Amino acid sequence: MHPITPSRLAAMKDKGERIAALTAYDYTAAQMCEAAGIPVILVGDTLGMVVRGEASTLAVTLDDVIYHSRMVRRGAPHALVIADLPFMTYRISVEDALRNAGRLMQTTGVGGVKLEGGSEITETVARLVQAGIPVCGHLGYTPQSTHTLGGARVQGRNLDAAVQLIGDAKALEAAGAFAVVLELVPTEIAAAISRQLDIPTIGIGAGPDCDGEIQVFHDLFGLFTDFQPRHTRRYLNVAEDITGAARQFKADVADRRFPGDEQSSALKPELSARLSEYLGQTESLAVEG
Ligand SMILES: Nc1nc(=O)c2c([nH]1)NC[C@@H]1CN(c3ccc(C(=O)N[C@@H](CCC(=O)O)C(=O)O)cc3)CN21
Ligand SMILES: CC(C)C(=O)C(=O)O
Repeated sequence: MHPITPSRLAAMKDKGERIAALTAYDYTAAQMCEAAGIPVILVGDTLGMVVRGEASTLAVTLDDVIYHSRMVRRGAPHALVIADLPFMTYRISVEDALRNAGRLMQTTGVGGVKLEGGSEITETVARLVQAGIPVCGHLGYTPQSTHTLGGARVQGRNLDAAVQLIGDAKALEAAGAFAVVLELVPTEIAAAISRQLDIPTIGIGAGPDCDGEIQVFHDLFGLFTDFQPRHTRRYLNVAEDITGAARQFKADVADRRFPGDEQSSALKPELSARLSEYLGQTESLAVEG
């Protein structure tokens, strides 16, 4: 059972099969995604925010993504696992991007990398693809540029910006990208891009007309509760459930309901009696001594 490939995603788009993608940052989360049949898993640099509690994705390093990608690949041997190239690991030079993406592919077993940006990085995208590294693009709100974009806001809200987005998407496709994430993009623009490209678009806050949809695992299942992006939907409230269960555990420990006999191992009655006798002697000696 070989893993899902980028060409498989293209075939899904051709057949009109929508692509559900989730982020995952560790082995058990990856296992759950795989068991659910999620075909695409992203080791996103959002791990800086939802796993570590940082204010942005910028502090995540290549070594961090490698560390998490290995866990995710182990938990999801069949999905197409894509890993984010972190902030500044592909912008200094094409050579630096090749070296970094090459190390990521070589040390983790992921099936591709994701880069944020449009026409300004298409040379890099083309060179990565030529080197055998499948590349997913990422347009619209690109969190690694949060400081220049002025925070998480919808992009492409005037005609120039809309035309630029469509041009960037086409340029990424021409450079050999196998898919493109559209984040915080108005529905009509995402729909036009999805129609005009042969490669699949994966939306997040980009309306219902993309070829697929990606969501952050911790948002979808109510694990991350610092803020709730408008583009997400809570399918579960896991943080609430776990907090309640932890409170119950604390009370059980306090009131001696945990651990019980099932979580413990006792001696055979005969040995137990002999031990009691021995302890009775040594403990009375200790008291007398
Ligand atoms: N947990 C998480 N989910 C994401 O989807 C995500 C991240 N983090 N970090 C990187 C970017 C940032 N993104 C965001 C962040 C916030 C909104 C958003 O809708 N914010 C609300 C305000 C939320 C609040 O402060 O309560 C808004 O209405 O603008 C959207 C996209 C998308 N990405
Ligand atoms: C929000 C998704 C698309 C992402 O880029 C990430 O998780 O880092």
